[in-house]
Amino acid sequence: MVPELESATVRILHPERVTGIIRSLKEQGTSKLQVISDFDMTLSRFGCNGRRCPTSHNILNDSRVISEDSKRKLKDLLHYYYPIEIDPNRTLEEKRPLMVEWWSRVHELLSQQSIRKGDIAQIVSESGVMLRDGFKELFDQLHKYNVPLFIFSAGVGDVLEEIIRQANVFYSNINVVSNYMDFDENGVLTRFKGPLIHTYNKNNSVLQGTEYFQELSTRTSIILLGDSMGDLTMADGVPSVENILKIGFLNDKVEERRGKYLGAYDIVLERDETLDVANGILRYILTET
Ligand SMILES: Nc1ccn([C@@H]2O[C@H](COP(=O)(O)O)[C@@H](O)[C@H]2O)c(=O)n1
Ligand SMILES: [Mg+2]
Repeated sequence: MVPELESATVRILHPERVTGIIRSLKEQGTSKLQVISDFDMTLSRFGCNGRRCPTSHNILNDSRVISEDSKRKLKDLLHYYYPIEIDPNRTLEEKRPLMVEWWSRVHELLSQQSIRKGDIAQIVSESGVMLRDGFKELFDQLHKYNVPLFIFSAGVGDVLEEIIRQANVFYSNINVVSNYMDFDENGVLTRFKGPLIHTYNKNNSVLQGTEYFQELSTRTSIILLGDSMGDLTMADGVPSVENILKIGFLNDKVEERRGKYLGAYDIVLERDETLDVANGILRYILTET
């Protein structure tokens, strides 16, 4: 049905269940389908030529517009909070206030750096960020068949939009909910707009009042793509979900986190820098047979 599911990077706990969901997604048809995806480390790559690829936050933090002192502070925050974010032995309840603390401190520091709206395109083009292999096919297929792609990210919206724009795939079927910058009348960053989105509140609580709710509520077949346990709730705002296929990228601390990911995601992709599996499933669902 989907040859890409035979790849060595793919792990599935309940193969029959997965086959059943994919069949149902095809039966329900294109008009019922939407893709809900995380951005950083899901649509973007985790590894870039043997190093970590930057997240949308890292792109700003490491850029020439940030002072050396602030760069050091931002790195210290990353080294303190990132291990907490991915720790499989801490509960989400424990992690949430710490994530709010991390995001708030970073946004505060960034807001003191006089970042200009007009600098973002160059900051992105100099960053070395890469979308996953196969991104063009994914974005093109969804656009061609009018399937909405909802990107729900705890990263920086202005930066991730620019990444997609520079990759020439920012099509009209894409909606983004993320942390957006607020610029003053001279185009200088003053603060981040609310509500603050972090890894573990990607759910209804931050979607209330967005156009997304209205627009996509009739799309009851969902393919969800994420790389964090926090991404599993991204579809909670869709009423009466009929079929949902959850695909999780397990990028880091693979052995430690495998058990939790296999229990939560229908398909787990281990150290897989491609969108081949998602593309294979979409090809099967979208093409007439
Ligand atoms: N200061 C920060 C805060 C978070 N991150 C990473 O960003 C990712 C969140 O964005 P999603 O598109 O994945 O929702 C997540 O991987 C955090 O580790 C960061 O790099 N710097
Ligand atoms: Mg992510």
